[in-house]
Amino acid sequence: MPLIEVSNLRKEYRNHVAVQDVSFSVEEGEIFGILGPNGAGKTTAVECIEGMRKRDGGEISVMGLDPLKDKDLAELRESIGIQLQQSELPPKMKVWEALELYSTFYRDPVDWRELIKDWGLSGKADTAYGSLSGGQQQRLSIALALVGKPRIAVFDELTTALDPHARRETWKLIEKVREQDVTVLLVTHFMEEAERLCDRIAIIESGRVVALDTPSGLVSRVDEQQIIRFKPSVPMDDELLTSLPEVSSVTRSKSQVTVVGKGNVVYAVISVLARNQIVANELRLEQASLDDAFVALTGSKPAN
Ligand SMILES: Nc1ncnc2c1ncn2[C@@H]1O[C@H](COP(=O)(O)OP(=O)(O)OP(=O)(O)O)[C@@H](O)[C@H]1O
Repeated sequence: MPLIEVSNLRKEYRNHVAVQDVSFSVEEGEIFGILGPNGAGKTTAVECIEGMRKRDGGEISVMGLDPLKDKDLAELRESIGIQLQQSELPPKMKVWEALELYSTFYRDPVDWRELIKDWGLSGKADTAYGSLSGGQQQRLSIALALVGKPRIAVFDELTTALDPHARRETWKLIEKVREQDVTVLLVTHFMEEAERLCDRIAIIESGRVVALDTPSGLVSRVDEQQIIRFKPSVPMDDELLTSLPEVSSVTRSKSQVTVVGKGNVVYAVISVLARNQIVANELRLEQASLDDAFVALTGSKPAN
């Protein structure tokens, strides 16, 4: 039986529908990703699952509990570890004080001294939250989410504010959370993060699930597409390429042209360039990636 089951979830704010119709299930032990453009309804959906917001329609079951029922919600709060949002802690609060405070929220908390060791904060117990680096704050945030020995951890944009190095370090920590038999629900903007960490991903757009699959399953939906990148030796009119039936899109970034197409698109593009005496410098052919799947499925550009 799935650990989390969401069917036809709907949530409105005043007269704005944030989540139209979202359904997915999460199996025990998975890292399940929720990916989507800004404002797609990702945070609203997970907040309904956590019981932080009341849904307006559909069904949610988390370990058989319904977050709309007060009695179930109390039990649910013991079993879900929620990462703290940035600036939720007073900047002067020390690391050990935060962990001790969080321990009081749970019936059977883990010994926070262990968490300090496990999450590489041993030398920082007496340091104020506001004096920690971004990466250390994230480690504390994960440690706090684990104080109550949860079966499920929810991380919402955990790495958004981090530089690429700290982001990669945090990925290792998320994998370590899963190794401790905690099921992870991960909301992210980052393709690379989703591809690297998630067993399955739901792509949400405008409050609906537009695709749900493994990362490679999502890529395979678009991999009949071919991507050609090059720098034309002389100024070139895009119309030359967009008029080809094999070409589905032509985009530019500085001097580089990116052509996406199907079938014999490589031959068609090279032939038309040759006929017009244009040399394709720095020519590269690429396989479709999760980024391409995201663009094809949502029509939006992913975050970098
Ligand atoms: N408390 C609120 N009151 C009114 N509208 C809200 C509220 N919270 C979110 N919204 C709106 O609901 C929609 C979905 O927001 P949500 O934060 O769930 O999206 P998201 O996919 O998590 O976005 P992001 O990636 O930017 O965090 C957005 O249009 C947002 O402006």
